Amino acid sequence: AIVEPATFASTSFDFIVAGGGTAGTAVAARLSEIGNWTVGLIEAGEYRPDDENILVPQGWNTAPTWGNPTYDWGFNTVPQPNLADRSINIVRGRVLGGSSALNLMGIFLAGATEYDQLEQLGNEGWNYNNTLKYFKKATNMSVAPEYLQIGEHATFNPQYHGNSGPIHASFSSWFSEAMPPLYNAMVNLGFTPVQDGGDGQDAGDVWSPPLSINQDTKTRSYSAIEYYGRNADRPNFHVLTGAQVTKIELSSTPDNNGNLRATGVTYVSGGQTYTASVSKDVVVSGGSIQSPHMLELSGIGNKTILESVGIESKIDLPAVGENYQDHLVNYEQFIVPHSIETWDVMFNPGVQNDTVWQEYLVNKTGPYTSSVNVISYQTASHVTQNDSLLLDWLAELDAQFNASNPSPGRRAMYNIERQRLLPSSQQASVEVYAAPFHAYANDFELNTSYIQISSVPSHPFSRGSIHVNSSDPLNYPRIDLNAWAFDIDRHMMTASAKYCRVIADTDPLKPIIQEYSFPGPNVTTDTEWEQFVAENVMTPFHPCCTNAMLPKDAGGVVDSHLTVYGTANVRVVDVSILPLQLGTHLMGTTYAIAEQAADIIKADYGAA
Ligand SMILES: Cc1cc2nc3c(=O)[nH]c(=O)nc-3n(C[C@H](O)[C@H](O)[C@H](O)COP(=O)(O)OP(=O)(O)OC[C@H]3O[C@@H](n4cnc5c(N)ncnc54)[C@H](O)[C@@H]3O)c2cc1C
Repeated sequence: AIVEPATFASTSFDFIVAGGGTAGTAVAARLSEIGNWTVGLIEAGEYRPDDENILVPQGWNTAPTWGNPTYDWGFNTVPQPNLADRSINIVRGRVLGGSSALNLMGIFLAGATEYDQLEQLGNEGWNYNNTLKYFKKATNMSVAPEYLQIGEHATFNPQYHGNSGPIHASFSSWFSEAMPPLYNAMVNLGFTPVQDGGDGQDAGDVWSPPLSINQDTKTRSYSAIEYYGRNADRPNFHVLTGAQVTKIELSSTPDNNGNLRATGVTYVSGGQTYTASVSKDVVVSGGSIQSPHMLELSGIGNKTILESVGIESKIDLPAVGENYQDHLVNYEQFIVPHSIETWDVMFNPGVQNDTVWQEYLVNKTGPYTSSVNVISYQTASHVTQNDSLLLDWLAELDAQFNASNPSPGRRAMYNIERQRLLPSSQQASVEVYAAPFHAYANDFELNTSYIQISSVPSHPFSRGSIHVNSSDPLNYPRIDLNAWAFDIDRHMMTASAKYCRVIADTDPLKPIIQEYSFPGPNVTTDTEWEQFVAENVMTPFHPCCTNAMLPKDAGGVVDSHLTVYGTANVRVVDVSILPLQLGTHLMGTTYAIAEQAADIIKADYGAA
């Protein structure tokens, strides 16, 4: 049940999970399956199970939640010199359920090799077979109505999806007529339409992805309602909302193994500070921005950085908050004939929006049931169409990388990422996805239909950092993406941006493109494209890797049981534990991590 802050503080917990997001709510719910374990979950935001702004898929008409402090932390990076000095906005869920409450709902895994590479980096048990097993445990995939299953649209192979997990998955119940021409243009460019893009294959396919949507209600299925809501009556599962964790309390002396023990968690609620005690583990699940921040506020991190802001260092672990990676996405916007209905109707106030909203309320059909429609992955060689240029870029990359004096751990990750770029590689280096609506609010005109084609270089080489900015725990950390520190990331972005224009110029899409809206037709040369991407790329909100799971001497923060080095019982469970960015959207993997973590913890305490 949801409890008051003082009641929570007076409870003796076996486990406290700090951060009730996508992973945190899931792992807490699984731990509470053990009836004699008392489990506490602390979330800064509120529980909003009936909130339409969260529940209604509504394309990407995400304005009600994004940028709204009721739902979104609203982080920004420090100005990025290579991105025209812009601060890049980072949307992050601040409600029970975290980012799963306001994301775009695509739910799938990356190619199988990406998960096997986690194991190759020294993380026993973290491979594709287990990730697929736990993804299936988390999900419950249902068949789309037959009228939606046109060709490979809205089809799947049950082998790769769960059928009884808590998170419902299915498909958009509405496709814009603008999407099939786009899909078929990509097929004409050499993409293979596949029954199920989540089949573990890597590059070369195009498909309509599953969404975390409940096909019966046409509403969002997400961590809070499925993992907490359904289990709210468990007497041993205590949830505190509206409370921000400010510190993990650590023993002052090490145990026999030289590790410090977490004894409790301090949090602030309603301006008051409380501490709750824990006998087994503290599980940190604040997401990739705030999990390293919580560790640093507790004295776990780079001693020099902590002391520079007046935080007492307890465990000198310089890898905390390093290795920060995120995708960058380039959006291109095109005008199509207004006779084609697109999500833009939802942005037209008055009759058009009222009509489609009524359609949703009464029939549960139309654009309000919809989210991302077309996703595809391609090799670097396909997107650049120029292998000798690719080899030049690789030579430049090697020189820059070697000059950066990399550690052996960093080099091991580099070698994995580098081989994806080779002309002979069959692995994905670029994602292209598309949606039927405008991409740039400033350029949007009423009563106009748009499509956007977006590209994402899937494995950035640059590494940023997220560190504590002050000893005040309520201050936001300093977030530096360090975008395009390696030129290859700029090259790949520019090449993939140019490739989106190639798609727009290919039949059968070409005849319905009425205008290159943004960028306009004046952007054609490499220099113009470089300037366009520097001035316009954003992130699709996939921050990761800031508490990497790796051997300690390879730059790890947690071991393969997700225990923070130097502690006996502090674990991290969220996407910050990935060492390498994945070529996918991260929600499916996040649920798999939470499910796998719960089984690891249960086994470690003999409760499996
Ligand atoms: C706008 C958006 C769109 C996206 N679209 C997709 C998509 O379509 N498909 C996909 O696969 N992925 C998508 N993603 C990515 C995916 O949602 C995230 O990678 C994933 O949900 C991250 O889960 P997490 O558990 O690591 O963090 P989160 O879900 O962000 O959870 C962290 C939680 O911790 C809480 N918290 C943090 N600090 C504290 C503290 N000190 N005290 C108490 N609570 C705290 C936060 O409020 C939050 O609830 C999107 C993300 C965003 C933001």
